[in-house]
Amino acid sequence: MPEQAGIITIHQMRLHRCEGCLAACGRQRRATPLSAIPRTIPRTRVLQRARRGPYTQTMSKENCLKMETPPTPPDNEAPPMPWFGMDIGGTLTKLVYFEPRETNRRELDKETEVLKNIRRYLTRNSAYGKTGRRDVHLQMDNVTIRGRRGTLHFIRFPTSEVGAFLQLARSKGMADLVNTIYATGGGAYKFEEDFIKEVNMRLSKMDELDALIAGVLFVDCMNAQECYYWAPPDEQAVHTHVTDSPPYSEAALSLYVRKPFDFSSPYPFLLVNIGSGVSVLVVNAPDDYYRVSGTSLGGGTFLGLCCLLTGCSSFEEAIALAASGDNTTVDKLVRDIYGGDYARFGLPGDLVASSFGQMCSAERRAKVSRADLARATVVTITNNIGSIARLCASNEGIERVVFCGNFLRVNPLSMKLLSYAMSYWSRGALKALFLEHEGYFGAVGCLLHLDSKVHRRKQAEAATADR
Ligand SMILES: Nc1ncnc2c1ncn2[C@@H]1O[C@H](COP(=O)(O)OP(=O)(O)O)[C@@H](O)[C@H]1O
Ligand SMILES: CC(C)(COP(=O)(O)O)[C@@H](O)C(=O)NCCC(=O)O
Repeated sequence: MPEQAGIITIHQMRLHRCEGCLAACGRQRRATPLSAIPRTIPRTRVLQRARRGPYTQTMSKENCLKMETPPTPPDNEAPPMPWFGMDIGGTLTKLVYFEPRETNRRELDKETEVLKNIRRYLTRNSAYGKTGRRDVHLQMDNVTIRGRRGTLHFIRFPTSEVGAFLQLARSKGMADLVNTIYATGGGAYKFEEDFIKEVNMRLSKMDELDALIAGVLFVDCMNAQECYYWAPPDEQAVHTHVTDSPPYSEAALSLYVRKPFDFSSPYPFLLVNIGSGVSVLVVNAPDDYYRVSGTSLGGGTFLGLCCLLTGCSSFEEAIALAASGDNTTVDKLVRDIYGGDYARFGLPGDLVASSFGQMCSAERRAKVSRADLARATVVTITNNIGSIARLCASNEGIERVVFCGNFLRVNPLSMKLLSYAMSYWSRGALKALFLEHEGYFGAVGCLLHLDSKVHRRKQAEAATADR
């Protein structure tokens, strides 16, 4: 996969002038060498993890010890149900709802028809109106928050529909029960007044990157199968580019298999959140991280360009088109320029030299299919994110690169391309990791706010102020 330094945005980084020139530049010039990561987890450990129920707690893990989620007895000062965490992002709003497993006597006495109706409405449907969806396959049972056991439900709708959500909240009587929602994402600021005006709900705001990290660590700790990677059939062949078919072809990528990854000793890791735009974070500990880079070429760019180029009207349609396309009719490959490999600098002929480079020819434009354009768009955006992530990781001396965000939803093509890119360009030193709950971590992090010291401190402050 080619480096595309021309369109990357790197902050606070020492850039190597000749990134990608693996053969010519020699050791001193290359990105910081990384020690080999332990690529094989002991088999027994993998099996132990796999045998556990999908969402059983693994409280002994390092992450969990550092988080505030011990299985404490139910606490009477907890906020009244229902409990939500909300992430109002640039494209999608994510709502995580905690459904308690048991309702205590105090709550039973107080439980209103409204509360029961809300629970039934949220948990018995998987579609809400035209655009709201519950990701039933992501549901997490047996989760403990603030001493309460229950189920997490994962719901999303387009942020453009926040108005419709507020109307629904009003019609379901939610506004009478909930006066504060824990919210993150840019929309928590942008729509704050609408929440007050429309449904008289206050938004208790949490920073989106704080929430993201808290959510990742919590969900990984609760779900033994959360973290995984895509393994090529022959890892050695990937590092040396000795494959039978071009790395971007469906034939080559279809051989990748999903495998669990033990993320119990995660630090340090690079977290690459691919939402509308992209944020890259270096995470050293649960409360020690910084944003090292970002790019405006993210999931929103992919969808926007795809709609423009192919006339498609949804993310799902764009991804389905891309799955059946061939980017080599759109992109200019190294062999289109060299007639073969550019061996001196280690660039195989079938790597993309110039994304969309063939589209300056009217003749080629006339022949290209919508599917090819969609695939070239995915490959372009993914390669660029892969390049930025790799540069950040090597600059920071980090081996594990965790990708999340809804751009990866139903998008194995990008995950496999990122896996290939990380591995190939680092000669196997970098590992691309993925998380099952892709875009929901910010909302989960917000929900955990209920559980945090910050929340208790805020409550205490509010009580003092009232006196
Ligand atoms: N159903 C969908 N509708 C729109 N975009 C989607 C959908 N599913 C996945 N996506 C992708 O996810 C991106 C948004 O990711 P997300 O992590 O939710 O970010 P944000 O918080 O910025 O909304 C979109 O730009 C698009 O690429
Ligand atoms: C501004 C954002 C943090 C908003 O998050 P998002 O809704 O995209 O998940 C993100 O879009 C971003 O980091 N954009 C890239 C900005 C840049 O570094 O160029």
